[in-house]
Amino acid sequence: MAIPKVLILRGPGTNCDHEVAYAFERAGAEVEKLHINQLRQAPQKLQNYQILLLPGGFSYGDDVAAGKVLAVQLEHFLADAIREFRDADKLVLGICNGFQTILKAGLLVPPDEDGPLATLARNTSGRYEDRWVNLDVTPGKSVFLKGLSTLEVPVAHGEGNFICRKEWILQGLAQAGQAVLRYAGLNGESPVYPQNPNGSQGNIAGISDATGRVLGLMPHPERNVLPTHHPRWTRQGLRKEGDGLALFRNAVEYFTT
Ligand SMILES: NC(=O)CC[C@H](N)C(=O)O
Repeated sequence: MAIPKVLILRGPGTNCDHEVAYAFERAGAEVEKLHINQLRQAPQKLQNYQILLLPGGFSYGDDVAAGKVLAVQLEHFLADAIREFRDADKLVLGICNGFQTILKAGLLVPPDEDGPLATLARNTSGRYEDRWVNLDVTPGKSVFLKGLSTLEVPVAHGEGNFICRKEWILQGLAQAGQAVLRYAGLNGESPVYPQNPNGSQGNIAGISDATGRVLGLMPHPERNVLPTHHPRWTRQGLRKEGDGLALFRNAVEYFTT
């Protein structure tokens, strides 16, 4: 199939759209950006793309809760278009504020009759966490994470604390292969703060939907795509590319190979 087209869906307060566009272009995709209001006016435009990307930032100033206002818009104005998009075997990626948005819109873990099964709350440190983290990857069915076992990428957020309504919900997600990204400690030990920067239950950094075609994660893979993005590249030596690029390339290859 031809080169996939990525739609970067912006809103007021989005601030990582240029970086993700760069990452996806480097991975070989074609990228376009639309503001949420443009898509609300013409929801059928979504079907022109193969990958929907919700980037990081502070959509609607993180009012109410981070990602919540944009999530409500997706649910109320674009639910049919997004359902059609997903049913057409396409991909959805939410990074940081985009993860907060797609989780709260029910695109990763659908709610049950008692409401949402999981959310992203304030970091237990009580502060914004801006640092590099190590991730353990369990790809399961995730298209984006195919072939990956670890990732070193930065986080930058105040509300990344993944919590499930009940303990068994996370066990269920893990059994279903949806607990795909976890913060890692050094040498295989379980992570402590700040290795787990936000207090997430089960050290969860990202989750997949049940199909493997929707991924949400708090860390920013687009901030580690070039060899020089790593803060210690002068000491450790230049690598071929940053760890995060593989995630974008996997998404492109889903349509090209
Ligand atoms: N980098 C981002 O996307 C920020 C995420 C979000 N606004 C938070 O602080 O939790």
